[in-house]
Amino acid sequence: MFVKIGRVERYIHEKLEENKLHFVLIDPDDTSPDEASKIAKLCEEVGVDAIMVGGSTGAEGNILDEVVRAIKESSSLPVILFPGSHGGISKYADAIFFMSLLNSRNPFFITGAQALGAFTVKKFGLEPIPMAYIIIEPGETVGWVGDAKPIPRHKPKIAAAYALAGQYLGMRLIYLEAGSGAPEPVPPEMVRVVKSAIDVPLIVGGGIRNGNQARELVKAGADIIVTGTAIESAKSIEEAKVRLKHLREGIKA
Ligand SMILES: CC(C)=CCC/C(C)=C/CC/C(C)=C/CC/C(C)=C/COP(=O)(O)OP(=O)(O)O
Ligand SMILES: O=P(O)(O)OC[C@@H](O)CO
Ligand SMILES: [Mg+2]
Repeated sequence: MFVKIGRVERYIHEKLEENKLHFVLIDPDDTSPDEASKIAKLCEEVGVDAIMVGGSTGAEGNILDEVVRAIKESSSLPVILFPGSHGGISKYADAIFFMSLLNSRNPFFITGAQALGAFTVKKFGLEPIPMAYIIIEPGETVGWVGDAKPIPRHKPKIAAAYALAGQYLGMRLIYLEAGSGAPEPVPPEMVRVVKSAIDVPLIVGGGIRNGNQARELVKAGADIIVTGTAIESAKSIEEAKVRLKHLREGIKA
C-alpha cells in the first residue's frame, strides 16, 4: 500500500521547497466570525501560508463551524483544524492536524480523543495530517488541559527523543509547543537539537510575538512558525497588519 498524501499536506511540502512558512492560529473562543473573516483576508494579503483553527477550551460546535465558514468565505488559504479534543472537528475545514500529545500523562490526549474523532473525520472527508504534538515548559493552558509533563527548557535531548519517536511512529509533522501566550518561545537551542534529529518538517509555536524571535527560530531549524496571540491581541486591523509583516520578514528568507 502506498501512503496517500492529501492536498493540504502536498501544498505544505511544495511551499517548503521555496521557503519557511507562517501559519496563523485563530481561536474561535476569542474571535467572532466577523473578526475571523477580517483576519483571514489580511493573512492572505500579507502572504501567510495557512490558517489553523482551534483552542484548548470552547472551540466546538456552532462557534467553531461559523468561524471556519467565515474564513473559507473570505480567503482561499487552507484551513487546518487544530483540535483540543474530538469536539474540535468542523466539516467546513480543509484538513485536520491529527495530533497526539506525546508527552501527556493522560491516554485521552495520546489516542483517546483520536479514536473518538476518527469516524467524524472520515464522514466529513477531512484530510488528516498525522502530527506529533510535544509540550515544552511552561506549556500554559494547553499544558494544563492536555495533562502534559512539559519538557524542561534546558533539556533539548528529551524533546529530540520525543520528536524522533513521533517520526518513527509515522507522524509526518512535529510540533514543539511552548503554550499560547508563553512569556518566551521554545529555546532556539532546543529547536536546533530537535531539527538535527528528525527528517520531517518542524513546527514551532507559543509565545512568538515578533519577527526577531521568528528569525532566531527559523535560523535554528523551524520550518513552520505558528502565531496566535500576536494577531489576536492587536488593537486594530492596521496593527495586526504591521505585526504580520514583521513576522513575515523574520520568517521568509
Ligand atoms: C486529533 C483529534 C481528534 C484530537 C486531538 C486532541 C489532542 C491530542 C489535543 C491536545 C491537547 C490540547 C488541549 C490541544 C489544544 C491545542 C490548541 C488548539 C492550542 C491553542 O489553544 P490555546 O490558544 O492555547 O487555547 P486557549 O486560548 O483556550 O488557552
Ligand atoms: O498564541 P501564541 O503564543 O502565538 O501561540 C500559538 C500556538 O502555538 C498555540 O498553540
Ligand atoms: Mg487562544
